[in-house]
Amino acid sequence: MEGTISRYSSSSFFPSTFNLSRYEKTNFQFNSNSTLMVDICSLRASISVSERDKASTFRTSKFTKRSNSGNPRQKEAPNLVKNKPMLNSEISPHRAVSAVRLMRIEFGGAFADLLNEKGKGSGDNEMGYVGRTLGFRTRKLEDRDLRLVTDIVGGAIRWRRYLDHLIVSLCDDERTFRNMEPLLLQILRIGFYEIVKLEMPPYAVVDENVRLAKTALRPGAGNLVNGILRKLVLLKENDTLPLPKLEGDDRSRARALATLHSHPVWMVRRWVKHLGQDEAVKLMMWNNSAPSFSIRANSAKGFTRADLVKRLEELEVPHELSQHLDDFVRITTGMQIVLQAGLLKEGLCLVQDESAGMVVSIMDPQPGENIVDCCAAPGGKSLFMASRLSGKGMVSAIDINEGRLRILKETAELFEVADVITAVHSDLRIFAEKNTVMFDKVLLDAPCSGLGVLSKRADLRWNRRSEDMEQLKNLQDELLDSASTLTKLGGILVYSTCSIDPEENEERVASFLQRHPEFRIDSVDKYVPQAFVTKTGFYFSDPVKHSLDGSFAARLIRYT
Ligand SMILES: C[S@@+](CC[C@H](N)C(=O)[O-])C[C@H]1O[C@@H](n2cnc3c(N)ncnc32)[C@H](O)[C@@H]1O
Repeated sequence: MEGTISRYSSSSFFPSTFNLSRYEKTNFQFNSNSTLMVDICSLRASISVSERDKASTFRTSKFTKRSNSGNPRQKEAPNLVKNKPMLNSEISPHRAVSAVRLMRIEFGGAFADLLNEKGKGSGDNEMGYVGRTLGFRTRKLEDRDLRLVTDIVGGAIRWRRYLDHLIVSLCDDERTFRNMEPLLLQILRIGFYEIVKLEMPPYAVVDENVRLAKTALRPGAGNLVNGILRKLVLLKENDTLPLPKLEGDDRSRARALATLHSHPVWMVRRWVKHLGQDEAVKLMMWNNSAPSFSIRANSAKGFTRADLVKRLEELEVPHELSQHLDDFVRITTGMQIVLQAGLLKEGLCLVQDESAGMVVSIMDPQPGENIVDCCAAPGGKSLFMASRLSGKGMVSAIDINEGRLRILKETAELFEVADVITAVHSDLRIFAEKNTVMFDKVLLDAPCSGLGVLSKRADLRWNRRSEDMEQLKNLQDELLDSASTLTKLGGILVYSTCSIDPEENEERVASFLQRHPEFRIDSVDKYVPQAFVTKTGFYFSDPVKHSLDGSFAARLIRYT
């Protein structure tokens, strides 16, 4: 089955699953305490060329222009040996790499999750970026450096608003901040984060970041970093950091909360309205905390949770059995070890949040059923559903994004469920218009804001705008209408998101039921623990309450 391709400039897509075999193949890695690399695989291709090009031009186009009064090459030339930047053993590698990654994320559009790479040939790739951006290489990253990079990059992104508030407060005037070279700002963010949030020895942090700014930019940049960081150290020691007070009208309070907890003001206002201030603060604290991960044992390959537990014990990775799902295990540290052991590469298990696993429980796939996953890529839920079919039945996995769908197909092979998955490249709306087959069960895991997965997607909060919500709601309505036409009489339609926003969740379902009286709600209480069932019979995982990603699902039955 092949669908028609139609370009739709929609949407984000933040599934709570990803296939690490792909990451390993492409040399992406992540650490136990990293930010989540949800869905990074499919994005690899899209950044690899354009973002690399941009990264390589940072140095010339962005900040060296100022530092070399016209000719950036003049600064690079002395450091180049046969076109290879010279090794600088005095700069700490984790700071140099963190600064470059932060530049790539902010200007290259690369995701923080994607950037936790060691690169081909033990770090050459990463050093390529460093060399092109800073004009020198550092020694190769060791595992400890890599962990620090992950902490610093994730933290500097999460805490950006908070850090920038402090930086601007300590600059002589706002213009200094506004006109700051991008690399200089990243170096300051790193220094501020290390001192304020990681509580590293402050004078070492000052010295190291000053050296980085002097070497990568110019002596004056080093002096500026020195002056500002030293002011910060004093204020921190005296416990007098210039932070905003929670006072004034709603707008001022929202702005203060947004700075103190480092989120966009529009999100704070939205959450204070929906949840109240205390819950909104708890949510932001959750979003700023280090995420934990769940791993699903791939029973389709005969690998059980008991087998997974045995391997984790051998690897000495601390873990807990999921309280909610038979195939799942939770780990807070040690993901790097799991990766290095090759469990994901071999298709024995995959990283999948339990909140996503429970959406599959609500689908309740049974052998012999004809199921369609309307927005399927990169395939976490399709793969899990397929593994429940015992080789009988079919999951038709539709997605508009060809690259993501390719990953789904490859993973289905690796996970030995390809015989019960058919990948369909299509816009769901076009597929539904042409389709003549009715399905027993239909899953619409809709493109959404991803507001439930901000703890794992460090950069997402800064990339979302309040205007996106309107567009997403319209798309969700259209996709729901299309999905409904695929559902046979007596069949099941499950609508799910990884959002915690009622406008993308309950309100979309209410609006759908008004347009489609042929459907009614079928409570999820038979499929998931009571703690996740809302008064209306929907599924909701609350990040703060359940310590999982936020997600929502409604199970609807077609009865006429
Ligand atoms: C939340 S993600 C799906 C995650 C997936 N269910 C999983 O568990 O891995 C949403 C997906 O919707 C796809 N999508 C967006 N608009 C679409 C459309 N009009 N038709 C089909 N797929 C679409 C995106 O490409 C993205 O892969």
